[in-house]
Amino acid sequence: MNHPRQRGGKSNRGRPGGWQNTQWVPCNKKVDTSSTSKDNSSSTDGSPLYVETRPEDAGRKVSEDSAGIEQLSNSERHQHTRDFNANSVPEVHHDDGHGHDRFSMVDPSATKGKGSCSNSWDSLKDSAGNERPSSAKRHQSPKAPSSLLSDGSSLPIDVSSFSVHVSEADNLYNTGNHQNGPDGNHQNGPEKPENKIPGVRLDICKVKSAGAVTLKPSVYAKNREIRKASLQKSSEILRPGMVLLKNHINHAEQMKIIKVCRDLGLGAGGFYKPCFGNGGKMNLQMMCLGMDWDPERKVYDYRRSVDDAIPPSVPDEFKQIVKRAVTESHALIKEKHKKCNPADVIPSMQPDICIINFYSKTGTLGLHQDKDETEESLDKGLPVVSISIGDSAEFLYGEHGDVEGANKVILESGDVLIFGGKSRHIFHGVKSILPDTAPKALVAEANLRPGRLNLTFRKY
Ligand SMILES: O=C(O)CCC(=O)C(=O)O
Ligand SMILES: [Fe+2]
Repeated sequence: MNHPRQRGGKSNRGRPGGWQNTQWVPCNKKVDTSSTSKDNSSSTDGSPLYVETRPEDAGRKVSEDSAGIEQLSNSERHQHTRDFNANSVPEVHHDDGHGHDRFSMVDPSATKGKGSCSNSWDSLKDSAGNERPSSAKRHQSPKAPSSLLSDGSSLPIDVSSFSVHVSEADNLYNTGNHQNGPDGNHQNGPEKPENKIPGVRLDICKVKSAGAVTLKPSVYAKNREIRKASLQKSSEILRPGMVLLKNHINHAEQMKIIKVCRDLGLGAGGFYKPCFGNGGKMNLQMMCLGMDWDPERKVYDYRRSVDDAIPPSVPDEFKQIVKRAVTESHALIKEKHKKCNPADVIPSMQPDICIINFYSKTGTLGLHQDKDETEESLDKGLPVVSISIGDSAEFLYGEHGDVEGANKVILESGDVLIFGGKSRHIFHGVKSILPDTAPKALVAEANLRPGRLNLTFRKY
């Protein structure tokens, strides 16, 4: 890979159409923030889903609809396994062994030797029986832009105290000279006008239009809802290395997270609809912090290949929330398994990357594994910490990539799911978004669009 987050670039590339019953949504391989093929120009409530931030086009509405922004037949995330049609037998495709692919099969050896705590659960099984590829095969160092990351640690955009500093220049245009070739590969060459990305980003909050009357919950109802959520705080060990913290993020924190994600999502490196190398679109909008995860190449990089934007850094406040969540998971593990060292079950982790997904009401994400972080991170079982905000999701997880055999849990607004250690390579995905399930107070106060915001923090 040419970058940090290698998602096993070989596993799917060159195999479009290789999966049966797969229909691909054509994708032009450029940042697709608009889904302009649809002629609906607003969401069901009439507000534009995207804001046009390119100065000369200010105010232009960009079309989208509930199916449109998340339209996908079978994304690459789905193609390995995973068809959420319960009547069909899901296909399971093995990685070629070199893959570091979030969507490839369980790599059982990754879970070996983790932790000293024995317990009654089964660890992930060696379903594929493959040897893990050597580090050299799996990783090449990403090239950080030297001007910005001279010491390899500082990140280009400082987001502190939840105030977001998005570059004034807001590089809505592709300023680099990367171009996508017809096969989706990147080619160097002079910038061409058609390579410029549209200055359009998904706004996860609805823009209030003048004169619009919206029904808001009373202060009393709002406070009651917030209080109820705080009283419903609980935690559960779902399997070894996998902990669910219910209602862990309070209303005020969720508001802040929405604000930060909204602001970042509208700026350079903001939300876009990703495509895979084979032309399939993912059924969500995505942006990355710290480093970019490129679904086409299945790798992490310091720049986004679609538009050369530099991902904003992970805000410190987000890191603090992650730290607190891991600490709470340790307390829970200690309480349930007194003889365990909790850090053996879920190692502590300081995140330096984050993938932010926004699912519309029809958004989904096929079963996959997160396997594109460094070998060191994966081998240590450093956890993925996932925060859910907005509408609830039917979240599937299991040892194997089959939907029928997967477990289901509902992730609600404010929940934090942690999977590391023996569960680091768990298959997981979002089966559906449950409409109108977001807390009323949150929707009213943030003007949050219908759908679900998800942040997954990792250590690269
Ligand atoms: O939305 C979620 O809950 C899961 C997201 C995820 O698995 C990913 O981005 O890799
Ligand atoms: Fe994932």
